[in-house]
Amino acid sequence: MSAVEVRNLVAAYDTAPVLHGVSLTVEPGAVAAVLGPSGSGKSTLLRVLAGLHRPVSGSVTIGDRLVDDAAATFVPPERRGIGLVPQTGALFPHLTVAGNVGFGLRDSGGGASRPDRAARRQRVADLLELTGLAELARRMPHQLSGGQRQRVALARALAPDPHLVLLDEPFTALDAGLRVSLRAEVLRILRAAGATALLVTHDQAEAMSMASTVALIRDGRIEQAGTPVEVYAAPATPWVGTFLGESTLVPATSDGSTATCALGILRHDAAAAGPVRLLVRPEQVALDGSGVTGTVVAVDFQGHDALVTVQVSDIPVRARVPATALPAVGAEVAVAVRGEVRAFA
Ligand SMILES: Nc1ncnc2c1ncn2[C@@H]1O[C@H](COP(=O)(O)OP(=O)(O)OP(=O)(O)O)[C@@H](O)[C@H]1O
Repeated sequence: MSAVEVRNLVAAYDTAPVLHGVSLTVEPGAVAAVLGPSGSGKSTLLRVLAGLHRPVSGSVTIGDRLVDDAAATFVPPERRGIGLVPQTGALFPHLTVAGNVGFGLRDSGGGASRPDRAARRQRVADLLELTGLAELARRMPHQLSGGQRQRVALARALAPDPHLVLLDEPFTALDAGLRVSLRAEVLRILRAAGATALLVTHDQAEAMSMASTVALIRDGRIEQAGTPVEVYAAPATPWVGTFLGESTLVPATSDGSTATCALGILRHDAAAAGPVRLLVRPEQVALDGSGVTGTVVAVDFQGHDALVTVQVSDIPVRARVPATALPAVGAEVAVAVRGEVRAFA
């Protein structure tokens, strides 16, 4: 049994369709991510799961319970056993940290039945411990840092032991360094709590580093779902390939297992013959040996390495090179593609 099963979900605002038949499953105890650009329908999907927006058709099952079938069955948000971690925490400003964490235990809120006072206290204490907030239990939300607020929001979401935790761009309001460290911390907490979670984000690093399954959504459709390695290494469509990470799509003519293009004759993974597009990743491009000649047009220094753009014929191809071996803009370099590339017919 999946923890979450979304089937053929169609959702709209007024008459404008936003989700066009989205299907998705999340296994118990897994962290899954829905990753897509702004306006692709992520928040709408989350709102349907949470029971805040009714779909036009399709169904949502959480745990073993059908919670929405777009017809007679509709379980209201507070009875779905869902814990929500919103973008900015949205803590109750008049409650302490402990008060916020215990809030859902006062309602019939989550998956668990209403615990008694002592059990409630113990649950709050356990969660404060788990999230490293025990020392801050009596603080008010305005006395916390952004990262601390998000941890309180997570502890509050986990308190009623929900069937599913929904994380809605939970790190967006934080600075880059904190985002990275909090990602690892949130993952640790979710695992320790044995929670099933769905993360909605436009940040690919966040999705790829936290989730065991990533579903890529574009214009209200899931283009591909798979492990982070699968979707990066074997993108199902050119859009997935170019949306994830850096890449160049190079037009080529295939004879079956190799294809001829401006970068030479490249090995590829499709059986197709005829016109194809090859997805070339910067880490596959070497500038230190033989190959076709190109001109360096840009060097994007990134500290440990750099992304170098080389113009070969009319194709700007990018190479990731160590920061110790940077070519100058305007230099002529030899460009070689190593290994097999992804091909799209
Ligand atoms: N309340 C609303 N009324 C009408 N249209 C809406 C409403 N909310 C969202 N939309 C539209 O639905 C589409 C999907 O929006 P949604 O917020 O689900 O995307 P998103 O992927 O979450 O975007 P973002 O990452 O920017 O939050 C967009 O075209 C948006 O303009």
